[in-house]
Amino acid sequence: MTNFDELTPKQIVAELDKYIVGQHQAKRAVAIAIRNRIRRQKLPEKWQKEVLPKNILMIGPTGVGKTEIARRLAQLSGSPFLKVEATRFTEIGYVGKNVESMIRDLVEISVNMVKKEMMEQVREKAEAMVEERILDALVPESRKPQPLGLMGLFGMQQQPQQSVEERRLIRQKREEMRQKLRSGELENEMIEIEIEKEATPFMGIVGSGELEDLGIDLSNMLGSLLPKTKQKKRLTVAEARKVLLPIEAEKLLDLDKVVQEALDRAQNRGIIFIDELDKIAVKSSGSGPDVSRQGVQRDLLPIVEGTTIMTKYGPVRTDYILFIGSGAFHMSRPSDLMPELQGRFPIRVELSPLSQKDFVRILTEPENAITKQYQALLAVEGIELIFTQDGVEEIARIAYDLNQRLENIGARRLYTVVEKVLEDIAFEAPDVSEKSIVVDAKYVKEKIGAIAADEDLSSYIL
Ligand SMILES: Nc1ncnc2c1ncn2[C@@H]1O[C@H](COP(=O)(O)OP(=O)(O)OP(=O)(O)O)[C@@H](O)[C@H]1O
Repeated sequence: MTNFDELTPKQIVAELDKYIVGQHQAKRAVAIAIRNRIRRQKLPEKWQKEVLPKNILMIGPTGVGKTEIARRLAQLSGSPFLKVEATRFTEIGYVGKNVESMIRDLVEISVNMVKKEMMEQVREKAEAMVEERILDALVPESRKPQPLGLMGLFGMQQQPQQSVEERRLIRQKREEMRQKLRSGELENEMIEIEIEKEATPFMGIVGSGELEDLGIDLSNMLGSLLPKTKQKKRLTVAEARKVLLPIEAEKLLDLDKVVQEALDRAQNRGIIFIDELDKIAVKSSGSGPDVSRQGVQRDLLPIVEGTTIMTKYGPVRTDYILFIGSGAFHMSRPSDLMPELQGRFPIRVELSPLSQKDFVRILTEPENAITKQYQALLAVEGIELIFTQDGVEEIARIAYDLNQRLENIGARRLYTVVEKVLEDIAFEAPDVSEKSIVVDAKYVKEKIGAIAADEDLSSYIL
């Protein structure tokens, strides 16, 4: 992939077009916002302080691509991404999740992301270490008697004293085993391995969430003090490989470097998607839930303005994190938000409801389109799944119609409809003799026409 920082807004939109149908205005807005963030980071310090971060407010009904645009953008830019619901938070000082926890969650996501990448970089080395550990289990080299392994099978007995000759034999056996291991002959062989487990006995007793909200990480503090326990496990070679790989890879990581990179990435590239912002946008009536929603807005303000939050990995500045607020704003308006908060979400984009034509495109065009997903799944069984144009149109028509009659859940409706249309095929696939199955309008009607027509039934099934 080209370096994301060099992609122009136009190129970013073109990338997003591969996955999301329509919603051009929203794609443009996020592309500009990301580009501006990169521009702002390159400014002299004096200017960096003057240029305010420009967060986005996405306004539109449910299931039309708001989250999907943000998520794809994050993927494209290698950004840690977090989706939260504004309604889940309570004011700081009250029981519940407070707003600052979103920054800690973002950092956690960032740490996992960086860890995964770095583990991938040391994969080859880790695989070699795993091979040694499996060989240790298959052909123990030490004098410690090993009850399991394939020693017995190969007629080898362990003696209290190993002669030079015996050691040579063991080495030879080990190399023979290595070859067999590499050729995949031993994948189902049972072996016993020892796995180190960190002891964290206090978790679950103490409410770790609340402590973490204070930036205190008990499990980390205790984890390093408590002895590591070892657990023996009997597994097949194939299973052992899966279990041991992350353990060995993690041993090769420089954890300080992981944390440094993760903090940097969360601070400079992080994207936080705050859904249901409309639900906390209320002009205060001066009592009850309204006051609490206003409290959440007040807590949110410094975070989107730029502040420092303590996390268990260290302090995190929120200045460059991109916040994308989202909501339908049916019952409230963006102007119902606190004025200061309105000012922090200056880029407003409206996403349009999806038409029946959009549904046809969503079913077929994106790189990960639902029809393509099913085709790939059935190809595994050697079956070619063919959707005719009228088949796709019929699915779109039914989904669109259901949205009008029941509740409008946008493109999400397509998933349930397609799932039901293909249920029988998915079930019978392994047993059918024909190698290609055609899904046309007739087939779609046959499968779900009756359900779709029955209001009561479809509200449960589709
Ligand atoms: N315009 C679109 N193009 C392609 N797929 C779409 C589009 N809109 C929605 N989808 C698909 O529908 C699903 C739901 O969309 P998404 O999560 O973006 O909803 P949303 O607009 O964020 O709604 P909510 O506010 O309820 O979360 C996703 O799986 C997404 O892939």
